[in-house]
Amino acid sequence: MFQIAQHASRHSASKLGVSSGFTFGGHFARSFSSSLLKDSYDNLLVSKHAVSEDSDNQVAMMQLNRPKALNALSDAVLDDVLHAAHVLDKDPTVRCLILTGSAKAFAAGADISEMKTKNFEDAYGTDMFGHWQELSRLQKPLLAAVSGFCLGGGCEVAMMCDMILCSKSAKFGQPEINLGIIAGGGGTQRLTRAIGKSKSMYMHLTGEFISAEEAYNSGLVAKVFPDDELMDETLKIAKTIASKGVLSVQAAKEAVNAAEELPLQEGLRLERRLFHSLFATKDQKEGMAAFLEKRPADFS
Ligand SMILES: C/C=C/C(=O)SCCNC(=O)CCNC(=O)[C@H](O)C(C)(C)COP(=O)(O)OP(=O)(O)OC[C@H]1O[C@@H](n2cnc3c(N)ncnc32)[C@H](O)[C@@H]1OP(=O)(O)O
Repeated sequence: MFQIAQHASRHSASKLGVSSGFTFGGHFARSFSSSLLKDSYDNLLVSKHAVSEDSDNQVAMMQLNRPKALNALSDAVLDDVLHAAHVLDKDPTVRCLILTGSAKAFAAGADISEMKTKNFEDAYGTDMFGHWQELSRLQKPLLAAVSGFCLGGGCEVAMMCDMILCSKSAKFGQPEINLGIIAGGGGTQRLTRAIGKSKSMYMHLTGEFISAEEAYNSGLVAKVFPDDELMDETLKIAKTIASKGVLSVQAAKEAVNAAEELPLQEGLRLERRLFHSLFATKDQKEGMAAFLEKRPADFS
């Protein structure tokens, strides 16, 4: 299931260099636009998958690859994820991104060995983990494919994605309370919006995990698949999204994500303005013509 390289298209063979001079140490508003994918990352496997035989459009897959520590999210892991995500988000051939882990763990949280010796000055003074939020600000859709443990910062990173798909073995939790801390990557806010106050409070205060089934019933995940089907099904969903109009996908993502932040009237206004703006696109003409001519749409 997790032999992702097997799915890789002809595109993944192209080796791309990385521009020099970049460091990724934890600050907002860095420019990644001129950067290219690295040939390889220490903690991440990146592959690209053609949407169809006759299309140049691709889905990009990022697989966390720190198996000895159950993909614990060290600074180096996050630097790799954010670097690759920013580059892929700017790549015009990439239409949808997937973030996944291993069969045993999506990610078991922030790296406890790195945090252990930090003091208040280190944490507050550097706005520790503030830069993780960049993952929630990509323009293209980002799907989390979760198997096994999805805990603490792992659960928070999954919730930064636009939707979570998981296998039956997935376990979600915010166990930071067991370490004498609380969630710091968005868990108290995003989990509460996703599953409601009472269940979120239960998870944050007891540190107990919930199963894939509970996560699905609570609205945290969009779909649950048998373990050996998760990656194929996730790719199918990503390819479906990748075959839609790029601007309408971007607008839908922006509008839905705004629902978590805006008061209703402002959200409705934003949705309407985005809806209006799509009437300036070729894809609106093509989509409606294709419907009326009873043929599949060919989005640009
Ligand atoms: C803002 C965000 C804050 C946070 O995220 S705080 C962290 C929240 N997460 C947690 O508290 C979960 C910590 N991990 C665990 O509780 C357990 O692991 C599991 C239940 C996930 C799995 O248990 P088992 O199957 O028995 O595996 P194992 O032997 O505990 O782990 C294998 C190796 O992985 C390392 N590891 C696991 N999670 C982390 C982590 N979060 N940070 C650093 N290392 C981790 C272990 O230490 C060990 O390593 P070795 O083989 O060298 O002993």
